[in-house]
Amino acid sequence: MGAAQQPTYADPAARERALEQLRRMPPLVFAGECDDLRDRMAAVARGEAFLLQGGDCAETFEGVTAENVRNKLRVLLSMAVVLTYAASVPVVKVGRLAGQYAKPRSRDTETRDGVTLPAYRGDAVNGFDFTPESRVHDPQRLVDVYHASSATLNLARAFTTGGYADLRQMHEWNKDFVKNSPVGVSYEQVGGEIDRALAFMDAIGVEPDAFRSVDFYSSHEALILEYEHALTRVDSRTQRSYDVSSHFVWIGERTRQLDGAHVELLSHIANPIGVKLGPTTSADDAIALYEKLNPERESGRITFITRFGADKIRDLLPPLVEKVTAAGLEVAWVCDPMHGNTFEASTGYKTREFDDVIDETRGFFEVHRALGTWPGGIHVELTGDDVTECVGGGRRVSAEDLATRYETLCDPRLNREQSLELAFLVADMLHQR
Ligand SMILES: O=C[C@H](O)[C@H](O)COP(=O)(O)O
Ligand SMILES: C=C(OP(=O)(O)O)C(=O)O
Repeated sequence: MGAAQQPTYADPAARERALEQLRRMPPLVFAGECDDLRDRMAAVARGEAFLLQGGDCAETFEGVTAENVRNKLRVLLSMAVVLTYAASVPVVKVGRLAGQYAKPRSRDTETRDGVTLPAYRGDAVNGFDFTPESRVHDPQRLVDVYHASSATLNLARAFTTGGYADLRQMHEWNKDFVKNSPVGVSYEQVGGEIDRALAFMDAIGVEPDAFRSVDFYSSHEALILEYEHALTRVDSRTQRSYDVSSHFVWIGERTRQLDGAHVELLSHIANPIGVKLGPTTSADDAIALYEKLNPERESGRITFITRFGADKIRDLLPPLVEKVTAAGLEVAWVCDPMHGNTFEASTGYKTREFDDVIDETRGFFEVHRALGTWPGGIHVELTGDDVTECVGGGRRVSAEDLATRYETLCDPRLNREQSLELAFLVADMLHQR
């Protein structure tokens, strides 16, 4: 089988020029960092840590601004603090960030008012504007992805190690909205308790620098094979190949065919990798994917990200987990409560119901509790801004409200408040274990 969901370029010479530029670029991440994350994912698989993976559905070149990157980090850091503190579990923080520019689509084309054009496939491939020029697949965009990812990652590294992520700053991160929102009040309470804990540690002489920075990793769907391949390098320390476009990459539900090109490419890299598993996945499929992608059975290498939908998870997840576990395969089980719960609202917007997101997450915890396995994490499409893309949540965003601030170019994301609500609910689920 060939490669699904790939761009088609009219000019092979332009494509080759872009790939040649990419092959000469320095790595965006270092192989040793990928190894560190693999070790952390091994801890997740063993039930000793929890993964928080989140960010935009589709990053955009226009979105590479200090404010936008900071807002996304802020919400992820806030969620991580809530999870760590309320559930007393180490949280591995991974952004859908610095590379999430390509989207698989259900259809190749889009029709508006009788005009049909190629579908938008993410800024890595074409433009969102509905014009023939914008929708052309342009290989030079792959080089733009590299630069946009580099700028984003640089800023993310600066924010997470340069003082912004200092635990003592956690009140600052959300001070603009805590007073007006119920989840903000809960957040301030956690902040107060952490302040007291920090003051106590200061008093007994614990090294305060430990709270100044956090470990943060990047991830995206490895969709465009030529891009990922051009950024795959042999590590001089170990002689193993790493995809140096990101610390963690995943294979999507639409491209996880066992004999497909995505599985083949990712079977040759040493990064920790994820595979999205939708409702049609059989346990045999999952086991075969594991064997192909991790024949050496390296710890921390494979994360299965299930995205069944709230109405299916309680039926479909148990046989999968049971058989994979019985086969002796160690994986990190992660719940994506977004992609199985998308529908069109009465107002025409593609949306998700917050209660469905919570229900799928709850189902995930229930199944793992019943089987005695570890619910290893969540994978969420979210933004640090106060958008109105998913209905429900504490402020009860309605179908009519969606028009107020609907900014995603592809799938609907949780806004800042909904994301924090999710974090509190998940912390509670973890705590109950
Ligand atoms: O994010 C996931 C997919 O790219 C998205 O759900 C596809 O959406 P479509 O069905 O509108 O093409
Ligand atoms: C396309 C995505 O998900 P899935 O492959 O699970 O549909 C995604 O996470 O952006």
